[in-house]
Amino acid sequence: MKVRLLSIGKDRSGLYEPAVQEYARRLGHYTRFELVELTEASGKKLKPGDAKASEAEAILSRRKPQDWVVALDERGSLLDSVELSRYVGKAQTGAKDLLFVIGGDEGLDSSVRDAANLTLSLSKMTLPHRLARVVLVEQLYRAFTILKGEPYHK
Ligand SMILES: C[S@@+](CC[C@H](N)C(=O)[O-])C[C@H]1O[C@@H](n2cnc3c(N)ncnc32)[C@H](O)[C@@H]1O
Repeated sequence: MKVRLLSIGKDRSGLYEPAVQEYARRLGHYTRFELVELTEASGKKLKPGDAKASEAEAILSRRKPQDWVVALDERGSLLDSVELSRYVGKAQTGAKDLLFVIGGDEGLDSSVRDAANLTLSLSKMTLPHRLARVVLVEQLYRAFTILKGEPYHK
């Protein structure tokens, strides 16, 4: 099974990236995990709607037939950690790959949400997308430890 995290924009802050890299390293013990950063179209002087549409095109072109697409959005479904681990486990037993998608400053285009198998909220609050990456990779790491019955999740 492969898990990919596709996100819009690079993290040059130095604040969140070390944590993302640490959880990515830990996730590597359980699954093939890949982080993919796509260039923000909003930096290309497009109108917000056009930028989101252009980002959506880049995102959806990366989708593979065996992927379950999970769009991260504050308006999505709220799962607890055990529920997320069950979703990951279902993908694993169904020989599916998981493609998680985090939007940029303007959020995700509705076409990405429409194409998603699941729209997942990490909270009802709006998070900076770089912080959303950290929360998601930690929860994915937690999900795999739950599936393995390891003591990390309490
Ligand atoms: C700064 S937010 C964009 C907010 C934008 N106003 C919107 O309506 O989506 C950037 C990205 O971070 C992710 N994100 C932020 N808060 C989130 C949350 N509470 N749950 C899930 N994803 C979130 C989403 O993928 C979002 O597209």
